[in-house]
Amino acid sequence: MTLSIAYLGPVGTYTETATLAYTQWLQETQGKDSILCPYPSIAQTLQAVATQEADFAVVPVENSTEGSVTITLDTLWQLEGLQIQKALVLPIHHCLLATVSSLEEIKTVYSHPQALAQCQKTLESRLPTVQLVPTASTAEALQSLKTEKNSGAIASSRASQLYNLPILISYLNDYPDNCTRFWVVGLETTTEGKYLSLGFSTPANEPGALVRPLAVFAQREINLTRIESRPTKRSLGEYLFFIDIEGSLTQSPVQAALEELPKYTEVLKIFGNYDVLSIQATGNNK
Ligand SMILES: O=C(O)C(=O)C[C@]1(C(=O)O)C=C[C@@H](O)C=C1
Repeated sequence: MTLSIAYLGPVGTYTETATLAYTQWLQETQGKDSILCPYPSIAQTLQAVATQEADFAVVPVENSTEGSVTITLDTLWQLEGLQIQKALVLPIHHCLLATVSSLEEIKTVYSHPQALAQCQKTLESRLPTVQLVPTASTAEALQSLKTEKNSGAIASSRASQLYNLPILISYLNDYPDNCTRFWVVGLETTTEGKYLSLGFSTPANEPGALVRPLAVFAQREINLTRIESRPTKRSLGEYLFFIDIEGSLTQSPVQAALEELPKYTEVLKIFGNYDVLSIQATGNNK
């Protein structure tokens, strides 16, 4: 059976690079074939899995420079039954693609808001007067860039090859170790792996409301690797908390912590137990 994998398209996005690495891993370790299915938004890729239109979705979660990809967290919370199967870490190396020959000719730069933010300082110093235009992905504007005068786009060197667009600046990110973590999401419950992700709301906005659920892990020496808050969208000042811990559902301290946690949470969602696959930055992966 060929697996279908939803990702943020069109071809040439960083998510596609991460997805290709995952399909290669699936082929090498499990002998499974897969096809890639591009979607216009992150929310739609996750919905495709929830409605069983696709077997898996690959979605960006967090960038080392810019932090969380909030639409991923919000959609994961809203949809039922989604489970993280694996995390992928991809080095992100942005380039400025343009058909013009000098920086002075560029008036507009297109890219995904995450990419624009990851290059903010460099853009301010090298292209201080350009208009920055957000797009749905780093590859969205590339087809029209060929005919549009005075424009550039921030995308990968792989995208430059795919769309046959010259690279005007080959290194644009503000920080050299810029990388993005992606999650592979499916419907199968995952109970093994080095990391466990979960989300919860608290029953009341009162002293200790967050400390109590966190103490459940601290008391058992379970390490927390990340915490993120998002608005519940019900009222101002009310939050959901997303946490990642180091631990597997097969370990008894983790099982005991998860048994105790509902005492201190309102809604609790376990998003899955998974390992991390680090993707090497090769010429094509950049
Ligand atoms: O637009 C793309 O190329 C994407 O794959 C999305 C995305 C993101 O949302 O974080 C992925 C990796 C980079 O951080 C920049 C953009």
